[in-house]
Amino acid sequence: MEKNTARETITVPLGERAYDVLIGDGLIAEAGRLIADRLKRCRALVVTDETVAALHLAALDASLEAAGIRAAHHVVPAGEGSKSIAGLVGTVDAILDAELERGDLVIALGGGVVGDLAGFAAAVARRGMPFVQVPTTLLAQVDSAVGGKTGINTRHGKNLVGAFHQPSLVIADTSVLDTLPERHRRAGYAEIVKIALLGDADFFARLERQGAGALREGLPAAIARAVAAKAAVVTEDEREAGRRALLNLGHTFGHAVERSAGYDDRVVHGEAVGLGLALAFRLSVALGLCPPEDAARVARHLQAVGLPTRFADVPVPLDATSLTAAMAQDKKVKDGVIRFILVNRIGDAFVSNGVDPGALAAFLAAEGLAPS
Ligand SMILES: NC(=O)c1ccc[n+]([C@@H]2O[C@H](COP(=O)([O-])OP(=O)(O)OC[C@H]3O[C@@H](n4cnc5c(N)ncnc54)[C@H](O)[C@@H]3O)[C@@H](O)[C@H]2O)c1
Ligand SMILES: O=C(O)C(=O)C[C@@H](O)[C@H](O)[C@H](O)COP(=O)(O)O
Ligand SMILES: [Zn+2]
Repeated sequence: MEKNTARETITVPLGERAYDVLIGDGLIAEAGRLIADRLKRCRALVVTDETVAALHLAALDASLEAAGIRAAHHVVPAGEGSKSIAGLVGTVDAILDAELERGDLVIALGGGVVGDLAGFAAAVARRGMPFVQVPTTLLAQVDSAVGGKTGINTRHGKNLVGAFHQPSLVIADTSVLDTLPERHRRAGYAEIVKIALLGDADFFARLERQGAGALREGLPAAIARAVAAKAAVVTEDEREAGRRALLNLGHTFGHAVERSAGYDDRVVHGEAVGLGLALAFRLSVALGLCPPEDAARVARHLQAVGLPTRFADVPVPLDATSLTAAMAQDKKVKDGVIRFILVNRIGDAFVSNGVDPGALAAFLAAEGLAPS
Protein backbone atom coordinates (compact mmCIF):
# COMPACT_ATOMS: atom_id res chain seq x y z
CA MET A 1 0.00 0.00 0.00
CA GLU A 2 1.13 3.57 -0.64
CA LYS A 3 2.95 4.86 2.49
CA ASN A 4 0.76 7.17 4.47
CA THR A 5 2.52 9.66 6.69
CA ALA A 6 -0.75 11.29 7.71
CA ARG A 7 -2.48 10.29 10.93
CA GLU A 8 -6.22 10.48 11.23
CA THR A 9 -8.35 10.51 14.36
CA ILE A 10 -12.05 9.90 13.92
CA THR A 11 -14.18 10.16 17.04
CA VAL A 12 -17.30 8.06 17.50
CA PRO A 13 -19.23 10.48 19.75
CA LEU A 14 -21.42 8.10 21.73
CA GLY A 15 -21.63 10.07 25.00
CA GLU A 16 -20.07 8.09 27.84
CA ARG A 17 -19.17 5.36 25.33
CA ALA A 18 -17.35 7.80 22.97
CA TYR A 19 -14.02 6.62 21.59
CA ASP A 20 -11.39 7.46 19.02
CA VAL A 21 -10.40 5.50 15.92
CA LEU A 22 -6.72 6.23 15.25
CA ILE A 23 -5.55 5.46 11.70
CA GLY A 24 -1.99 5.60 10.42
CA ASP A 25 1.21 3.77 9.57
CA GLY A 26 3.27 2.40 12.48
CA LEU A 27 0.67 2.83 15.22
CA ILE A 28 1.24 -0.62 16.78
CA ALA A 29 4.64 0.56 18.00
CA GLU A 30 2.81 3.31 19.89
CA ALA A 31 -0.13 1.20 21.05
CA GLY A 32 1.18 0.65 24.60
CA ARG A 33 1.65 4.37 25.21
CA LEU A 34 -1.69 5.24 23.60
CA ILE A 35 -3.51 2.69 25.73
CA ALA A 36 -1.68 3.63 28.95
CA ASP A 37 -2.19 7.39 28.44
CA ARG A 38 -5.81 7.23 27.42
CA LEU A 39 -7.21 4.26 29.32
CA LYS A 40 -4.92 4.11 32.37
CA ARG A 41 -4.86 0.30 32.48
CA CYS A 42 -1.85 -1.88 33.26
CA ARG A 43 -3.14 -5.46 32.74
CA ALA A 44 -4.53 -7.01 29.58
CA LEU A 45 -5.26 -10.15 27.63
CA VAL A 46 -4.34 -9.96 23.95
CA VAL A 47 -6.61 -12.14 21.82
CA THR A 48 -5.25 -12.90 18.37
CA ASP A 49 -5.11 -15.68 15.77
CA GLU A 50 -2.22 -17.96 14.83
CA THR A 51 -1.38 -16.11 11.60
CA VAL A 52 -1.44 -12.63 13.13
CA ALA A 53 0.45 -13.83 16.22
CA ALA A 54 3.34 -14.95 14.02
CA LEU A 55 3.43 -11.63 12.17
CA HIS A 56 2.47 -8.81 14.52
CA LEU A 57 2.17 -9.96 18.15
CA ALA A 58 5.83 -9.33 19.04
CA ALA A 59 5.56 -5.67 18.01
CA LEU A 60 2.42 -5.17 20.08
CA ASP A 61 3.95 -6.98 23.06
CA ALA A 62 7.06 -4.81 22.94
CA SER A 63 4.99 -1.67 22.87
CA LEU A 64 2.76 -2.82 25.76
CA GLU A 65 5.76 -3.82 27.84
CA ALA A 66 7.50 -0.50 27.23
CA ALA A 67 4.37 1.24 28.53
CA GLY A 68 4.24 -0.94 31.65
CA ILE A 69 1.22 -2.99 30.57
CA ARG A 70 1.44 -6.67 31.54
CA ALA A 71 -0.25 -8.79 28.90
CA ALA A 72 -1.20 -12.46 28.68
CA HIS A 73 -2.10 -14.02 25.29
CA HIS A 74 -4.91 -16.12 23.89
CA VAL A 75 -4.24 -17.38 20.37
CA VAL A 76 -7.09 -18.94 18.37
CA PRO A 77 -6.96 -20.73 14.99
CA ALA A 78 -7.21 -18.33 12.04
CA GLY A 79 -10.54 -18.24 10.20
CA GLU A 80 -14.28 -17.94 10.65
CA GLY A 81 -14.47 -21.25 12.58
CA SER A 82 -13.13 -19.48 15.68
CA LYS A 83 -16.26 -17.30 15.85
CA SER A 84 -18.11 -20.15 17.57
CA ILE A 85 -19.54 -21.14 20.95
CA ALA A 86 -16.35 -23.14 21.61
CA GLY A 87 -14.25 -20.13 20.59
CA LEU A 88 -16.22 -17.94 22.99
CA VAL A 89 -15.86 -20.36 25.91
CA GLY A 90 -12.11 -20.62 25.27
CA THR A 91 -11.73 -16.84 25.18
CA VAL A 92 -13.76 -16.20 28.33
CA ASP A 93 -11.77 -18.93 30.10
CA ALA A 94 -8.54 -17.26 29.00
CA ILE A 95 -9.73 -13.93 30.48
CA LEU A 96 -10.56 -15.64 33.77
CA ASP A 97 -7.41 -17.81 33.75
CA ALA A 98 -5.36 -14.62 33.40
CA GLU A 99 -7.14 -13.39 36.55
CA LEU A 100 -8.10 -10.13 34.88
CA GLU A 101 -10.33 -7.89 36.94
CA ARG A 102 -13.42 -6.22 35.55
CA GLY A 103 -11.48 -3.00 34.92
CA ASP A 104 -8.61 -4.72 33.06
CA LEU A 105 -8.41 -4.76 29.28
CA VAL A 106 -9.13 -7.20 26.49
CA ILE A 107 -7.16 -6.32 23.35
CA ALA A 108 -8.27 -7.76 19.99
CA LEU A 109 -5.30 -7.99 17.60
CA GLY A 110 -6.51 -9.34 14.26
CA GLY A 111 -9.24 -9.29 11.67
CA GLY A 112 -12.99 -9.23 12.06
CA VAL A 113 -13.07 -12.77 13.43
CA VAL A 114 -10.79 -11.94 16.36
CA GLY A 115 -12.50 -8.57 16.91
CA ASP A 116 -16.02 -10.01 16.98
CA LEU A 117 -14.97 -12.91 19.22
CA ALA A 118 -12.80 -10.97 21.67
CA GLY A 119 -15.33 -8.13 21.78
CA PHE A 120 -18.14 -10.53 22.66
CA ALA A 121 -16.00 -12.26 25.31
CA ALA A 122 -15.23 -8.80 26.76
CA ALA A 123 -18.96 -7.97 26.73
CA VAL A 124 -19.88 -11.00 28.83
CA ALA A 125 -16.82 -11.77 30.99
CA ARG A 126 -17.35 -10.31 34.47
CA ARG A 127 -20.53 -8.77 32.90
CA GLY A 128 -18.54 -6.42 30.74
CA MET A 129 -14.89 -5.41 30.47
CA PRO A 130 -13.28 -2.63 28.42
CA PHE A 131 -11.70 -3.69 25.15
CA VAL A 132 -9.43 -2.20 22.52
CA GLN A 133 -9.52 -3.08 18.83
CA VAL A 134 -6.19 -3.34 17.01
CA PRO A 135 -7.54 -4.34 13.57
CA THR A 136 -5.07 -5.98 11.19
CA THR A 137 -7.20 -6.64 8.09
CA LEU A 138 -8.59 -4.07 5.72
CA LEU A 139 -12.08 -5.30 6.55
CA ALA A 140 -11.54 -4.83 10.27
CA GLN A 141 -9.97 -1.38 9.83
CA VAL A 142 -12.82 -0.02 7.71
CA ASP A 143 -15.74 -1.84 9.27
CA SER A 144 -15.71 -4.47 12.01
CA ALA A 145 -13.49 -2.69 14.56
CA VAL A 146 -15.86 0.29 14.60
CA GLY A 147 -19.42 0.31 15.88
CA GLY A 148 -19.52 -2.24 18.67
CA LYS A 149 -21.23 -5.19 17.00
CA THR A 150 -19.67 -8.29 18.56
CA GLY A 151 -20.70 -11.91 18.34
CA ILE A 152 -20.34 -15.44 17.05
CA ASN A 153 -21.97 -17.72 14.48
CA THR A 154 -24.15 -20.75 15.21
CA ARG A 155 -25.34 -23.53 12.94
CA HIS A 156 -28.49 -21.43 12.48
CA GLY A 157 -26.68 -18.46 10.99
CA LYS A 158 -24.12 -15.67 11.10
CA ASN A 159 -23.69 -13.49 14.17
CA LEU A 160 -26.86 -14.86 15.76
CA VAL A 161 -25.44 -14.66 19.28
CA GLY A 162 -23.77 -11.44 20.31
CA ALA A 163 -23.92 -8.07 21.99
CA PHE A 164 -23.47 -4.41 21.26
CA HIS A 165 -20.29 -3.54 23.15
CA GLN A 166 -18.29 -0.53 22.01
CA PRO A 167 -14.49 -0.62 22.14
CA SER A 168 -12.73 1.98 24.28
CA LEU A 169 -10.19 2.72 21.55
CA VAL A 170 -9.42 1.54 18.00
CA ILE A 171 -5.81 1.57 16.81
CA ALA A 172 -5.66 0.88 13.06
CA ASP A 173 -2.01 0.55 11.99
CA THR A 174 -2.21 0.67 8.20
CA SER A 175 1.35 -0.66 7.77
CA VAL A 176 0.23 -4.14 8.91
CA LEU A 177 -1.82 -4.38 5.71
CA ASP A 178 1.50 -4.96 3.89
CA THR A 179 1.40 -8.60 5.05
CA LEU A 180 -2.28 -9.13 4.23
CA PRO A 181 -2.88 -11.65 1.41
CA GLU A 182 -4.45 -10.19 -1.74
CA ARG A 183 -7.60 -12.27 -1.25
CA HIS A 184 -8.31 -10.62 2.11
CA ARG A 185 -7.43 -7.18 0.76
CA ARG A 186 -10.14 -7.66 -1.89
CA ALA A 187 -12.58 -9.00 0.70
CA GLY A 188 -12.10 -5.96 2.94
CA TYR A 189 -12.48 -3.67 -0.04
CA ALA A 190 -16.03 -5.00 -0.53
CA GLU A 191 -17.06 -3.27 2.71
CA ILE A 192 -15.59 0.02 1.42
CA VAL A 193 -17.66 -0.36 -1.75
CA LYS A 194 -20.70 -1.12 0.44
CA ILE A 195 -20.37 2.05 2.49
CA ALA A 196 -20.04 4.11 -0.69
CA LEU A 197 -23.00 2.44 -2.39
CA LEU A 198 -25.38 2.84 0.52
CA GLY A 199 -25.01 6.58 0.94
CA ASP A 200 -22.24 8.32 -0.99
CA ALA A 201 -22.45 8.24 -4.80
CA ASP A 202 -19.41 10.55 -5.14
CA PHE A 203 -17.30 8.16 -3.10
CA PHE A 204 -18.35 5.26 -5.35
CA ALA A 205 -17.60 7.30 -8.49
CA ARG A 206 -14.12 7.99 -7.12
CA LEU A 207 -13.50 4.29 -6.41
CA GLU A 208 -14.83 3.44 -9.86
CA ARG A 209 -12.38 5.87 -11.52
CA GLN A 210 -9.49 4.28 -9.62
CA GLY A 211 -10.49 0.79 -10.79
CA ALA A 212 -8.20 -1.92 -9.43
CA GLY A 213 -5.88 0.88 -8.19
CA ALA A 214 -8.44 1.55 -5.46
CA LEU A 215 -6.97 -1.47 -3.65
CA ARG A 216 -3.54 0.16 -3.44
CA GLU A 217 -2.85 3.86 -4.17
CA GLY A 218 -6.36 4.90 -3.24
CA LEU A 219 -6.49 2.94 -0.01
CA PRO A 220 -5.28 5.32 2.74
CA ALA A 221 -7.87 7.96 1.86
CA ALA A 222 -10.60 5.36 1.34
CA ILE A 223 -9.99 3.80 4.79
CA ALA A 224 -10.51 7.12 6.58
CA ARG A 225 -13.54 8.01 4.46
CA ALA A 226 -15.18 4.63 5.09
CA VAL A 227 -14.56 4.83 8.85
CA ALA A 228 -15.97 8.36 9.02
CA ALA A 229 -19.07 7.26 7.11
CA LYS A 230 -19.61 4.23 9.35
CA ALA A 231 -19.00 6.28 12.50
CA ALA A 232 -21.71 8.73 11.38
CA VAL A 233 -24.26 5.95 10.90
CA VAL A 234 -23.40 4.30 14.23
CA THR A 235 -23.60 7.63 16.05
CA GLU A 236 -27.09 8.19 14.71
CA ASP A 237 -28.36 4.68 15.47
CA GLU A 238 -26.03 2.74 17.76
CA ARG A 239 -28.29 -0.31 18.24
CA GLU A 240 -29.77 -0.62 14.77
CA ALA A 241 -33.25 0.63 15.48
CA GLY A 242 -33.36 2.07 11.96
CA ARG A 243 -30.68 3.62 9.74
CA ARG A 244 -27.84 1.37 10.90
CA ALA A 245 -29.49 -1.53 9.06
CA LEU A 246 -28.24 0.12 5.85
CA LEU A 247 -24.77 -1.20 6.81
CA ASN A 248 -26.29 -4.58 6.01
CA LEU A 249 -26.49 -3.79 2.27
CA GLY A 250 -25.51 -7.02 0.49
CA HIS A 251 -25.49 -8.99 3.75
CA THR A 252 -28.87 -10.76 3.59
CA PHE A 253 -27.62 -12.69 0.57
CA GLY A 254 -24.00 -12.66 1.76
CA HIS A 255 -24.61 -14.15 5.19
CA ALA A 256 -26.83 -16.86 3.68
CA VAL A 257 -24.03 -17.81 1.26
CA GLU A 258 -21.53 -17.99 4.15
CA ARG A 259 -23.98 -20.14 6.11
CA SER A 260 -24.41 -22.44 3.11
CA ALA A 261 -20.62 -22.85 2.94
CA GLY A 262 -20.59 -23.88 6.61
CA TYR A 263 -18.27 -20.91 7.38
CA ASP A 264 -15.33 -22.62 5.70
CA ASP A 265 -12.86 -20.69 3.60
CA ARG A 266 -14.42 -21.41 0.19
CA VAL A 267 -16.03 -18.02 0.64
CA VAL A 268 -14.95 -15.38 3.15
CA HIS A 269 -17.22 -12.64 4.48
CA GLY A 270 -16.05 -9.83 2.20
CA GLU A 271 -16.40 -12.03 -0.90
CA ALA A 272 -19.93 -12.95 0.15
CA VAL A 273 -20.65 -9.24 0.65
CA GLY A 274 -19.28 -8.42 -2.82
CA LEU A 275 -21.62 -10.99 -4.34
CA GLY A 276 -24.45 -9.75 -2.10
CA LEU A 277 -23.97 -6.15 -3.28
CA ALA A 278 -24.28 -7.16 -6.93
CA LEU A 279 -27.37 -9.23 -6.07
CA ALA A 280 -29.00 -6.45 -4.01
CA PHE A 281 -28.62 -4.08 -6.95
CA ARG A 282 -30.00 -6.60 -9.47
CA LEU A 283 -32.91 -7.45 -7.12
CA SER A 284 -33.67 -3.73 -6.89
CA VAL A 285 -33.66 -3.57 -10.71
CA ALA A 286 -35.95 -6.62 -10.91
CA LEU A 287 -38.39 -4.89 -8.52
CA GLY A 288 -38.41 -1.78 -10.72
CA LEU A 289 -36.65 0.35 -8.11
CA CYS A 290 -33.20 1.00 -9.57
CA PRO A 291 -31.93 1.78 -13.08
CA PRO A 292 -30.19 -1.23 -14.69
CA GLU A 293 -27.16 0.97 -15.56
CA ASP A 294 -26.43 1.40 -11.84
CA ALA A 295 -26.45 -2.35 -11.22
CA ALA A 296 -24.17 -2.80 -14.24
CA ARG A 297 -21.71 -0.17 -12.91
CA VAL A 298 -21.59 -1.87 -9.53
CA ALA A 299 -20.98 -5.32 -11.04
CA ARG A 300 -18.29 -3.92 -13.38
CA HIS A 301 -16.38 -2.34 -10.51
CA LEU A 302 -16.62 -5.45 -8.31
CA GLN A 303 -15.34 -7.56 -11.22
CA ALA A 304 -12.52 -5.08 -11.87
CA VAL A 305 -11.17 -5.69 -8.36
CA GLY A 306 -11.72 -9.46 -8.55
CA LEU A 307 -14.81 -9.85 -6.35
CA PRO A 308 -17.64 -12.30 -7.17
CA THR A 309 -20.85 -10.92 -8.66
CA ARG A 310 -22.72 -14.13 -9.61
CA PHE A 311 -23.65 -17.21 -7.54
CA ALA A 312 -21.57 -19.26 -9.97
CA ASP A 313 -18.47 -17.22 -9.02
CA VAL A 314 -18.31 -18.81 -5.55
CA PRO A 315 -17.26 -22.48 -5.26
CA VAL A 316 -20.20 -23.46 -3.05
CA PRO A 317 -23.16 -25.55 -4.27
CA LEU A 318 -26.24 -23.38 -3.68
CA ASP A 319 -29.95 -23.86 -4.19
CA ALA A 320 -32.87 -21.49 -3.80
CA THR A 321 -34.57 -23.51 -1.05
CA SER A 322 -31.65 -23.62 1.40
CA LEU A 323 -30.54 -20.08 0.59
CA THR A 324 -34.04 -18.76 1.32
CA ALA A 325 -34.17 -20.80 4.55
CA ALA A 326 -30.81 -19.31 5.58
CA MET A 327 -32.05 -15.78 4.77
CA ALA A 328 -35.10 -16.44 6.95
CA GLN A 329 -32.71 -16.54 9.97
CA ASP A 330 -31.51 -12.99 9.26
CA LYS A 331 -31.86 -10.67 12.26
CA LYS A 332 -33.75 -8.12 10.14
CA VAL A 333 -36.65 -10.59 9.63
CA LYS A 334 -39.86 -9.07 11.03
CA ASP A 335 -43.22 -10.86 11.33
CA GLY A 336 -41.69 -13.69 9.30
CA VAL A 337 -40.80 -11.42 6.36
CA ILE A 338 -37.23 -11.18 5.05
CA ARG A 339 -36.26 -7.48 4.85
CA PHE A 340 -33.55 -6.71 2.32
CA ILE A 341 -31.60 -3.50 2.03
CA LEU A 342 -32.55 -2.28 -1.45
CA VAL A 343 -31.48 0.69 -3.54
CA ASN A 344 -33.14 3.44 -5.55
CA ARG A 345 -29.79 4.22 -7.16
CA ILE A 346 -26.09 4.21 -6.32
CA GLY A 347 -25.71 6.10 -3.03
CA ASP A 348 -29.37 5.78 -2.02
CA ALA A 349 -30.22 2.62 -0.07
CA PHE A 350 -33.23 1.91 2.11
CA VAL A 351 -34.61 -0.87 4.33
CA SER A 352 -37.42 -2.62 2.50
CA ASN A 353 -40.49 -3.77 4.39
CA GLY A 354 -40.35 -7.07 2.57
CA VAL A 355 -40.05 -8.61 -0.84
CA ASP A 356 -42.87 -10.76 -2.14
CA PRO A 357 -41.74 -14.44 -1.82
CA GLY A 358 -42.84 -15.12 -5.43
CA ALA A 359 -40.75 -12.20 -6.70
CA LEU A 360 -37.77 -13.43 -4.67
CA ALA A 361 -38.13 -16.99 -6.04
CA ALA A 362 -38.34 -15.62 -9.60
CA PHE A 363 -35.25 -13.48 -8.98
CA LEU A 364 -33.25 -16.44 -7.62
CA ALA A 365 -34.33 -18.55 -10.61
CA ALA A 366 -33.23 -15.79 -13.00
CA GLU A 367 -29.87 -15.78 -11.15
CA GLY A 368 -29.53 -19.51 -11.86
CA LEU A 369 -30.67 -20.97 -8.52
CA ALA A 370 -33.29 -23.69 -8.71
CA PRO A 371 -35.25 -25.02 -5.69
CA SER A 372 -33.64 -28.14 -4.11
N1 LIG B 1 -18.63 -6.42 13.86
C1 LIG B 1 -18.84 -5.89 12.67
O1 LIG B 1 -19.38 -4.78 12.54
C2 LIG B 1 -18.38 -6.62 11.46
C3 LIG B 1 -18.28 -5.95 10.23
C4 LIG B 1 -17.83 -6.65 9.12
C5 LIG B 1 -17.45 -7.99 9.25
N2 LIG B 1 -17.54 -8.60 10.45
C6 LIG B 1 -17.07 -9.98 10.62
O2 LIG B 1 -15.66 -9.98 10.38
C7 LIG B 1 -15.28 -11.29 9.95
C8 LIG B 1 -14.38 -11.18 8.74
O3 LIG B 1 -13.24 -10.44 9.09
P1 LIG B 1 -11.90 -10.52 8.23
O4 LIG B 1 -12.20 -10.43 6.80
O5 LIG B 1 -10.96 -9.57 8.85
O6 LIG B 1 -11.45 -12.03 8.46
P2 LIG B 1 -10.41 -12.73 9.44
O7 LIG B 1 -10.42 -12.13 10.77
O8 LIG B 1 -10.68 -14.19 9.32
O9 LIG B 1 -9.01 -12.39 8.74
C9 LIG B 1 -8.77 -12.88 7.45
C10 LIG B 1 -7.45 -13.66 7.39
O10 LIG B 1 -6.37 -12.74 7.39
C11 LIG B 1 -5.39 -13.12 8.36
N3 LIG B 1 -4.76 -11.86 8.78
C12 LIG B 1 -5.27 -10.90 9.57
N4 LIG B 1 -4.47 -9.84 9.58
C13 LIG B 1 -3.42 -10.13 8.81
C14 LIG B 1 -2.27 -9.42 8.40
N5 LIG B 1 -2.06 -8.15 8.77
N6 LIG B 1 -1.38 -10.05 7.61
C15 LIG B 1 -1.60 -11.32 7.18
N7 LIG B 1 -2.69 -12.03 7.48
C16 LIG B 1 -3.60 -11.44 8.30
C17 LIG B 1 -6.18 -13.85 9.41
O11 LIG B 1 -5.34 -14.71 10.13
C18 LIG B 1 -7.20 -14.59 8.56
O12 LIG B 1 -6.63 -15.78 8.07
C19 LIG B 1 -16.56 -12.04 9.66
O13 LIG B 1 -16.82 -12.92 10.71
C20 LIG B 1 -17.61 -10.96 9.62
O14 LIG B 1 -18.88 -11.45 9.97
C21 LIG B 1 -17.99 -7.95 11.55
O1 LIG C 1 -21.89 -2.52 11.73
C1 LIG C 1 -22.93 -2.91 11.21
O2 LIG C 1 -24.04 -2.53 11.61
C2 LIG C 1 -22.91 -3.84 10.07
O3 LIG C 1 -23.93 -4.34 9.67
C3 LIG C 1 -21.58 -4.11 9.43
C4 LIG C 1 -21.53 -5.39 8.62
O4 LIG C 1 -20.53 -5.21 7.62
C5 LIG C 1 -21.11 -6.60 9.43
O5 LIG C 1 -20.89 -7.69 8.59
C6 LIG C 1 -22.00 -6.97 10.59
O6 LIG C 1 -21.37 -7.92 11.41
C7 LIG C 1 -23.32 -7.54 10.17
O7 LIG C 1 -24.12 -7.51 11.27
P1 LIG C 1 -25.42 -8.39 11.46
O8 LIG C 1 -26.17 -7.62 12.47
O9 LIG C 1 -26.11 -8.50 10.14
O10 LIG C 1 -24.99 -9.71 11.95
ZN1 LIG D 1 -19.99 -7.10 6.71
